[in-house]
Amino acid sequence: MIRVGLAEGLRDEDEHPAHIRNVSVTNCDSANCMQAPIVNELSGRLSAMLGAPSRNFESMEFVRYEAGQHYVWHPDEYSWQRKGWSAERADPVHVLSGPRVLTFFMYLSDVDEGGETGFMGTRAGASKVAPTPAEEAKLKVRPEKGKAILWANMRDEWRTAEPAAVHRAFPVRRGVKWASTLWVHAAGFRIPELYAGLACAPR
Ligand SMILES: O=C(O)CCC(=O)C(=O)O
Ligand SMILES: [Fe+2]
Repeated sequence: MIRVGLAEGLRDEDEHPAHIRNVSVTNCDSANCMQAPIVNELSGRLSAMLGAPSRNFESMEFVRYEAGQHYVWHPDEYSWQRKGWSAERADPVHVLSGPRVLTFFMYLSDVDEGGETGFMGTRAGASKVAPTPAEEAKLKVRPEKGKAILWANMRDEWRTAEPAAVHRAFPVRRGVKWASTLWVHAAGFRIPELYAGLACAPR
């Protein structure tokens, strides 16, 4: 279990409104966490497995869901489609690093009841993400400590979002769900030039 940076970093609120996602969240973006041996080991193994450089990895995010907490249907590709490939409209970080082509999701605890990850599993009705009832998940993954899943958010040419990958976290009914997300981008997410450029950009 990665403890580095978690205790001090865990926030009860995140950037999403509570009806979208109401979990505690923290990011492994402090030097303390990013340089932890277990984090290096994990990103090294994942990099070898995927054949993708670890500079394409976003810093890991840790989430904790308590009973009643959930995350509604959403794509992970990060506004790529909605905002488009345009320097004016897209988040600058994601213009350079490209979309989150893959999601590597690890369950860090067992959950007594609920907390499954549900996938749309079909391309039909992709434009109706919000009204799609939760029950329509074609695939449900039960949380289990040590289990990890990997999915593609984009089609093979990586520019088009894959509607079948739209997913949600069902509410935890009993127990606590700890999990971690590692998003893999199409290009380098952590190039120093990127951050230097942002820091120097006129505001
Ligand atoms: O908690 C889950 O099962 C999924 C979480 C998720 O989709 C996300 O953090 O983007
Ligand atoms: Fe997600």
